[in-house]
Amino acid sequence: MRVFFIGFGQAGGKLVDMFLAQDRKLGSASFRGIVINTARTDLMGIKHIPMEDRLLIGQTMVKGHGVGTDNVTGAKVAADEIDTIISAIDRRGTHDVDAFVVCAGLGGGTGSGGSPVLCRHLKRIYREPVYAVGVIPAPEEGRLYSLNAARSLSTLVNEADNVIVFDNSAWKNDGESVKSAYERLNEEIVRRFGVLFRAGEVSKYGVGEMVVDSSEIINTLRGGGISSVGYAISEAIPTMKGGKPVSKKDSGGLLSGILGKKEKRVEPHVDIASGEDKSAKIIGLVRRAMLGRLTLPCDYSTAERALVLVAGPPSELDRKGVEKSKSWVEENIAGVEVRGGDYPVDSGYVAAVVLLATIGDAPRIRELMELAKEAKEEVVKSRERSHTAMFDDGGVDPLFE
Ligand SMILES: Nc1nc2c(ncn2[C@@H]2O[C@H](COP(=O)(O)OP(=O)(O)OP(=O)(O)O)[C@@H](O)[C@H]2O)c(=O)[nH]1
Repeated sequence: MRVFFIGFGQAGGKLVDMFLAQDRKLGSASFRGIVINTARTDLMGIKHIPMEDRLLIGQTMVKGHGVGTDNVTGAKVAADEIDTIISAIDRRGTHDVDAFVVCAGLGGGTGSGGSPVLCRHLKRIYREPVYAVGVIPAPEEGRLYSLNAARSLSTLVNEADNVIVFDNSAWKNDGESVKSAYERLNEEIVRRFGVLFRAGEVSKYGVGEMVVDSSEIINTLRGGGISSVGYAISEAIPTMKGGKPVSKKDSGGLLSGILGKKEKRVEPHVDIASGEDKSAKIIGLVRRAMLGRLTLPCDYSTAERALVLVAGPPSELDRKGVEKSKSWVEENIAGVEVRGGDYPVDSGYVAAVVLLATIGDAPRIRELMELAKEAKEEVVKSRERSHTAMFDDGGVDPLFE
């Protein structure tokens, strides 16, 4: 799938920077994109995107200093400068893209306010679907972040064709601060969505036996609402030659570096790669992807649609395994539409991605809405507690009215 990424705000910008760096590393041209911010320093921190694709907006209003976690201002700036934003996107080339993906941290100001505005305009102008990848804040980041994210997310679900959510709190380790985990969290995001959005693109091995093309991803996401992604990885069985394993070259690409040092979750090796073994391994991987940690923890049984994607060296891909996995996913979600296929890549690993689309229930989203409601009530109360009340009880006249 050819994707046009727009990174809005600091988190969104960093993510798109990583998506494009991954694409370049793979020598692929599936991804292109621009980044937008109201803060000049955040744009300077971007590493892989050329200066002409970094857009500073809101200079008259905030003078390049950011909107300071105020997403109403973020939305206003985006609306005021929407023509400049669309021109920057057009300049980068949109004629051959399959979808737009707007990435943003929903708890801040610029991306939180700007991304729903941008999605609305992209949908009006282009025929291609517009998706959002929205990062929701951990409760410990404070109620203002939750309030921002709740407002942004409830607007985004009406403006984007689908919002794929990543929950910072589900992914940071105990005792770790969200900030110190950013880099690791971003790698997790880019890895999952990199495999998913790349499905169907021609690799060195051609296309898969059961190719997932962009229309299958688009149809899976067609129901709108929010979605979540699961992922699992396993080492590929080494090819045997003269009774000895031939070390498999990992291209340093899509699936490499996936096993974090601390969480090696490699399945035991099976020496003989029979059809049954391959099939069982794929089913096991898909189950782990769906039952393991999702980008947004949710009740998978409430998903309306799903897409199963198995990526790995061609010797590991197995039609029967993918078919059986699809049936298993279908038995476990609310809807009956489960699409799937394989994606051959040059790697020593096999990965399964499960996209759970249009989810009916996610406790974290309910918690976010609850926190936001409390924060809103607090704002109203503090407005009522006027800070000038102590001067109001008469006696002293102001200098002038
Ligand atoms: N996963 C992840 N989350 C991030 C990252 N940077 C910021 N966030 C989260 O995104 C939210 C804040 O959004 P930012 O993108 O920093 O804010 P912004 O859109 O630039 O808006 P302002 O700074 O208010 O102008 C918070 O919930 C942060 O925890 C990152 O690199 N990775």
